[in-house]
Amino acid sequence: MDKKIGFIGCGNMAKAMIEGIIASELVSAKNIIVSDAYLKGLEDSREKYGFNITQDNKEVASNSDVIFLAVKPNMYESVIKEISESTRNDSIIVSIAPGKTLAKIEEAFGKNIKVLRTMPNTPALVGAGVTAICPNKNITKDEFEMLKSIIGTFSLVEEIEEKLFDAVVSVSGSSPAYVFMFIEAMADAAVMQGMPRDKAYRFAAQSVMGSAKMILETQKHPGELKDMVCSPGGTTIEAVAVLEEKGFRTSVIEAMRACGEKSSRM
Ligand SMILES: NC(=O)C1=CN([C@@H]2O[C@H](COP(=O)(O)OP(=O)(O)OC[C@H]3O[C@@H](n4cnc5c(N)ncnc54)[C@H](O)[C@@H]3O)[C@@H](O)[C@H]2O)C=CC1
Ligand SMILES: O=C(O)[C@@H]1CCC=N1
Repeated sequence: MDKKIGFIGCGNMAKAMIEGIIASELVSAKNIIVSDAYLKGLEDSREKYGFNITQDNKEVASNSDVIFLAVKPNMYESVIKEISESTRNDSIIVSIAPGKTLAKIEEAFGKNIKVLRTMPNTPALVGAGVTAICPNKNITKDEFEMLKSIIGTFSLVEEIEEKLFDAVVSVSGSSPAYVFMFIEAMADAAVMQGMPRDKAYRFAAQSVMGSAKMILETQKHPGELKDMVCSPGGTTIEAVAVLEEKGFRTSVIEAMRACGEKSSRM
């Protein structure tokens, strides 16, 4: 594809997405331009990925067909103000921030603009992310397909209604953090039982990945898959009983409700 892709902000999420885009060869590094306030990090990333860099966000805006806003949510307003005039009417803004609705972004630009609201996650770094997307009314069918192909280089792409975005933040945008905590806790427990740390991470992570794959590939209910592991009078049901007693499910549900509520306030 000969589209020019721009990223404003070159942090964790931008690098995860760029990695997938470049690896897929859908867009070459020479057609990607990235800006960041922190020069050393930007130069290190150019070294690694070979894309163009600038410290001028307006340069990214005026030279890109698709512009990813990859700064923290609290920077959105000031960055949009900064680039609004330099952004062409036919360019597409891709938002990746929680809480920033299509209406808020359109209003911040103060002009008729094409916007795609998305919520990606960091597993994009290994090509295994999932990204929710929702276009505003100015994006054409062809543009929507083009955007899906770009985002598809680093993740599954799921179109959803905008009102579900806070739920998406809690179930996929933020959820890798809780999964990492779960893996870390399982590894700690294995270490406590004598297993070397590196092996413990491998066993825990592979088990989480395999279990996730079983859900996606068998499409069986998670409860049925759990029951397949729990032998009568066996070891697993002992662990399950302790998790229930300690409020494992309630903790997850309450954590995700806090996450979604925070997203709605941002
Ligand atoms: N990290 C994650 O797991 C996910 C993050 N997001 C969203 O992605 C966005 C970026 O998050 P991260 O990559 O995690 O943050 P980050 O802090 O790693 O990256 C932000 C980058 O923006 C740069 N920056 C700050 N002010 C700037 C300015 N005025 N102009 C240009 N660059 C500037 C910073 O130097 C930094 O490199 C946020 O809106 C976040 O909510 C969305 C989904 C997942
Ligand atoms: O913690 C955050 O605000 C961002 C949004 C989703 C994941 N990280």
